[in-house]
Amino acid sequence: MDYISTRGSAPILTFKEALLVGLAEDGGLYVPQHWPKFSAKKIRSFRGMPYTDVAFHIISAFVDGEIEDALLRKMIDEAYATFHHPAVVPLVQTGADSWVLELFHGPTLAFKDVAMQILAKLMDHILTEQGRRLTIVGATSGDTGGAALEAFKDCEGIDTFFMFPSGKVSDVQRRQMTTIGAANAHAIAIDGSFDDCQSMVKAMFADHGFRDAVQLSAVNSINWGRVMAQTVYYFTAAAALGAPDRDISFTVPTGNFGDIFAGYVAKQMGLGIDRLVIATNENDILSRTLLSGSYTLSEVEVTITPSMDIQISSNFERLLFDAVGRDPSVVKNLMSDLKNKGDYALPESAHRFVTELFSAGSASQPQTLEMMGEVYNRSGYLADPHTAVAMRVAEQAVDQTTPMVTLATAHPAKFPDTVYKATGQSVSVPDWATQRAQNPEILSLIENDLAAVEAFIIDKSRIGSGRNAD
Ligand SMILES: Cc1ncc(COP(=O)(O)O)c(C=O)c1O
Ligand SMILES: N[C@@H](CCOP(=O)(O)O)C(=O)O
Repeated sequence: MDYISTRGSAPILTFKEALLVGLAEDGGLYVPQHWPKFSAKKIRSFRGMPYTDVAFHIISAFVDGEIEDALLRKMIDEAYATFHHPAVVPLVQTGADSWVLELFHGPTLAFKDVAMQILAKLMDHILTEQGRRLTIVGATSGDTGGAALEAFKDCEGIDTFFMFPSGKVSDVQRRQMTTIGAANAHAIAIDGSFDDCQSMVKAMFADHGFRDAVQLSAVNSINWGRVMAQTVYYFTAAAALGAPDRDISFTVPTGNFGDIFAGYVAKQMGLGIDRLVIATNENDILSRTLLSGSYTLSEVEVTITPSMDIQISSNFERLLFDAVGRDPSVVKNLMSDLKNKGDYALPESAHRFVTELFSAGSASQPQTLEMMGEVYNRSGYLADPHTAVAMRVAEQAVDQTTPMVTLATAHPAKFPDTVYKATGQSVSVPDWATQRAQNPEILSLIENDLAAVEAFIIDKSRIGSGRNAD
């Protein structure tokens, strides 16, 4: 299968190439040239099937023969053996028509592990096969960084750098990035917001000298491999609840739009999804966009759900591409409006396209705390604040006819202070999760300046500095 850029002027790539580049050289995001389609019979066969088998069916539809089946199966089995639940992503019933899909049983206790564990194996394999090395640079508002530094820590040919907004992630999140103790893992605290970090990653791709000097790659959800792997759990959850014989709705706590976009992909592949509900905190740019048809940036507000404190939702560009009939010139113009004016207006037909499937709602911080308390008092369930944002929005979106699945994206132990405030309950990191209490924290504090961060990466990366590189 070929992969094309949403902005139309980057080379068309194979699966392996798209995975290694991360971001297209025209600034766009790679998507498959067409969506693979699954029959109702195939989706029905997923009922009761182990997670890894479903993952194989879905991932191999995108790999399209570029990796031998037996090897791909082995990588998938190994990736999900790191999860601490036999179902990998268990579904928990929380009401008559409501379920929570727990995506946080991986090594760093967030849904990012689901994609990052397999992505690291795929990238490591492709690089070894090609005798190449590369440097991953990423931006994190808290969870992606820990999951990536953990997943790639044993990859001989990869150095990984993650920037996070200094002082704006939880202690557990920060420690997951700073105590890895691997020579190839680098945590960088930036005096700025997540959006500043993400913009620097994109600017590094546009700086061709730097990109080539370090062999730059990305594993944020701008990398197609992330979205692909996140598509799997929409299928497993829906099949467990009766798909394809009834439709299911999902509510997703949303920031960079990667997780919910994976639901859109599942729908394009044939899964019966009724609504995809975007849940946001005070940084409600996506809710406003759905309502008004205009994507308008505002200041980022720091909240108790730091992983969603985002204004520039990268993957919305992938949806936009489909919404404008896959015309890359329209996407290019809208993205340049966003960069130059801080907003863009969705064409009317694109707005209609988006609202036909997606709804949106937001929960304020007091509402989120209230929801956490209510859920705990009702059922003894401890939800992390991001999950609680979505549970609150889901409550308003659920109807009597369609089961509603809320994605639980982080373990409550990642946000113990907020959990305590909302429920009076102490929650600690489970023994099996990545904990390195004995390791000292290693991080570099760098100013919010592209040249300064690039200089740091050149110096520390094996390729950029010329140390141990081929
Ligand atoms: C716990 C948690 N929930 C939700 C989100 C938002 O997911 P996405 O960025 O894919 O929209 C994130 C960050 O990505 C997160 O870490
Ligand atoms: N909330 C994320 C932000 C980055 O999202 P990604 O899915 O694009 O990597 C985080 O926790 O870092």
